[in-house]
Amino acid sequence: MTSHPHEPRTLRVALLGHGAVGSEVARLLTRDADELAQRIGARLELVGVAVGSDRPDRQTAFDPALLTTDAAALVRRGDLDVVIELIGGIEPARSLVLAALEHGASVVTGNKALLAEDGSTLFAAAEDAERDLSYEAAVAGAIPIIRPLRESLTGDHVRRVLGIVNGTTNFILDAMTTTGQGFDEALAEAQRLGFAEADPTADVEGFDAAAKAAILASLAFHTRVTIEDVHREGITTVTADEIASADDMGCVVKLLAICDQSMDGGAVSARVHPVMIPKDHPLASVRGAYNAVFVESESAGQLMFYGPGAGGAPTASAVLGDVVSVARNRLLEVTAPPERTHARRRLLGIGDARTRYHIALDVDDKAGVLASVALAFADNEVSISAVRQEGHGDDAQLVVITHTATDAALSRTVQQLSDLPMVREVSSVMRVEGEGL
Ligand SMILES: NC(=O)C1=CN([C@@H]2O[C@H](COP(=O)(O)OP(=O)(O)OC[C@H]3O[C@@H](n4cnc5c(N)ncnc54)[C@H](OP(=O)(O)O)[C@@H]3O)[C@@H](O)[C@H]2O)C=CC1
Ligand SMILES: N[C@@H](CC=O)C(=O)O
Repeated sequence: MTSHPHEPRTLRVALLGHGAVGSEVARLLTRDADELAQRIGARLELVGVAVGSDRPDRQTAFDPALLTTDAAALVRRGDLDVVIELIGGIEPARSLVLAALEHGASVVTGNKALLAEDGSTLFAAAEDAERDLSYEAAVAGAIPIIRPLRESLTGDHVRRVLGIVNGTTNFILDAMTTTGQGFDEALAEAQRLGFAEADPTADVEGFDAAAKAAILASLAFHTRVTIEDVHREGITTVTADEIASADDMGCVVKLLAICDQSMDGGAVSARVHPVMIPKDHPLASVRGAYNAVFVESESAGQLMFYGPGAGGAPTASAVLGDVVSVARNRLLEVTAPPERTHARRRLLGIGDARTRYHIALDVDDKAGVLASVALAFADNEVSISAVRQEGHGDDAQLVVITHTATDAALSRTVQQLSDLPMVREVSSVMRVEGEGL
């Protein structure tokens, strides 16, 4: 810490990354310097901003002399109080965060990919260094969801966390549904608006949502879930025809993250894949790059968190909230309670253990299948990704794609479907191999 008894206190801040989020954080740190100083009780002095490339046309809200392409040297200065990591990805972000902690700074990051891959190492390093590592921006942009799970609900028993946690894919699916825009065009727009990751494959193939699911499941169930533990499918296989067919059946397609724990508090499951949702379900009305997360816990019951899930300004709000909080802790010379690696719980229905099934039905009326969609959606162990028609005329069949981790859940779904009055017969149940719907 850099303060002296008779001088106004100053905390030194370094920013790593000046992209969609970093540039907005820098702008707000500069514009709101006086107000932030009042709220914190110390001024935040931006002492360096690391970027990947020298760009002569870069617009900055601060003295451009603060720019550097040597992030490693910046985090090793030894006099930093707070480092804000907004580069993204695994390396060099991981080495920079570890070096910042080792050299005495608290860290604020929005890097879900890194936390979901190697959170244990980072949290252990923060605990060893007696510094904060805060990451509200890592899940669902502006929505406060990390702190509620980490603090407010920590005395309760969370059973399920479920929702839309990727703004880019929600933006794309929404545009394809409501305006008939093509996938590529909608993705380009999401990139232009600063929603997408540097490599948008992370968004559209579900890696970003899977990283967020791993973080949410770790916090909700007091265990350590990594991205490898999360069953993942993206939206690249969702076709315009499937969206139209979902629409015909009164549904929309959403990419959901679903994390749950068995009733005995043992097994944990986390998965990300497209799900058909009836239009009257609250998640169906989450539009554009908005996110929504439902939390179900034993005593609190159902909670819903909703708001902008991506973009420079909304994410900067979450980052600055963390900056104020860790800065206050620096002044008090305390840290938030450490996030230790908890005992690993049994993980259920993860990775290859969660399987997709293709259930073909001979039906009299497509609408009857809607009931099963609603039923399956309410079931903790099964969800329906798509219902589509295959074949034409007398040969036409309805095909339901479900995801399930257990044979019992699959049998239950098949039974539910065959019990529907409009279903003449369940003609086949096949396991689906490989990626895609
Ligand atoms: N965008 C969003 O809506 C959200 C993003 N996040 C997370 O926030 C983080 C930042 O995202 P975003 O701002 O969108 O990313 P961008 O790709 O827009 O910005 C990344 C920044 O990092 C800089 N950078 C790249 N490599 C290095 C390096 N080796 N050393 C120093 N700087 C480097 C880039 O430099 P240069 O400018 O030279 O290219 C750029 O300024 C990511 O972890 C992301 O997942 C979290 C929530 C929402
Ligand atoms: N690319 C991410 C950004 C926020 O986390 C998204 O689209 O949600």
